[in-house]
Amino acid sequence: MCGIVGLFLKNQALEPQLGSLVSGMLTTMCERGPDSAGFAVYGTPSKGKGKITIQSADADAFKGLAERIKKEAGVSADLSLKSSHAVLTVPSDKSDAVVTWLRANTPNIRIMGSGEAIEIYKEVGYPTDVAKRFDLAKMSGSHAIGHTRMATESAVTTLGAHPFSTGPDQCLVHNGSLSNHASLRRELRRDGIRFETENDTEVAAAYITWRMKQGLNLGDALRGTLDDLDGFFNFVVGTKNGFGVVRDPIACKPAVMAETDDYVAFGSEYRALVDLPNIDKAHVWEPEPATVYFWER
Ligand SMILES: NC(=O)CC[C@H](N)C(=O)O
Repeated sequence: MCGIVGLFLKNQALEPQLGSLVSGMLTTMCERGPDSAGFAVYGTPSKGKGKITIQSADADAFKGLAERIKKEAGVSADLSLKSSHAVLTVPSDKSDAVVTWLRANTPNIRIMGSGEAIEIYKEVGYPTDVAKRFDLAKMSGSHAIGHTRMATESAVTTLGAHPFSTGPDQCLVHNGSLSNHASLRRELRRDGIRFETENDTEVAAAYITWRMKQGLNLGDALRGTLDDLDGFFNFVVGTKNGFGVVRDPIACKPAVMAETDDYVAFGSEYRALVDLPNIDKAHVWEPEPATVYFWER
């Protein structure tokens, strides 16, 4: 199982409703993935600013953190707290330095993702509770991807929840399981890619990041998964201004898409899409096996 939802808005007027629409979609997919849940929301980037989403199980971990970053890393950071997560806003040219500083100096803090637009929240727990805990319904933005997890390949932990973010403003969610992730992980590690978990999906996310770093666009990177990843997969991927979908050639995991002039939506099942505006007039289809779909703004 596992449930995937995704919504990419073409009409900016719908942006204030993004979180409430995606929260409704995620709720329909609870029983497909009751172990844990997560979502990535792409908001409007602020010029010259980078965002780093961090998480800690220790309620005190974020106390005084912005002051420490200023004092020890020499970077001014704003911290906005949301339950077990926080978003640090820093000058975008200092974002990598702050991530490096966090990794070296704050062992009880995990980095969920970073970029100019992305915020990423994920936790163990029932998906409706996870969505409520992080106020998904109140968030706005241009696109969002959510996931409800029933684990197959690694432990049920915060870091094992989806989405996986392995590069700036990138994220990936997955329904399925990969059979060659261990060998591909070794290959990517040799190329300097770092992994946080033993999860198969993290390897797929890192593969996309690796291909895009080599200069491929999102569509071509997704096409690469069809040659280089073995196993079952529906992947939904977000980038700063893009949204992509690919299914493996056997396509045994369910998927449905809908498109109107206002949005493109993905659901593991049609019921995830039923409350979207004007869904009765949407073009609704099942994505083809071994076919890449992607949209960019
Ligand atoms: N049920 C699934 O689709 C699981 C996805 C992935 N293999 C994981 O364990 O996270």
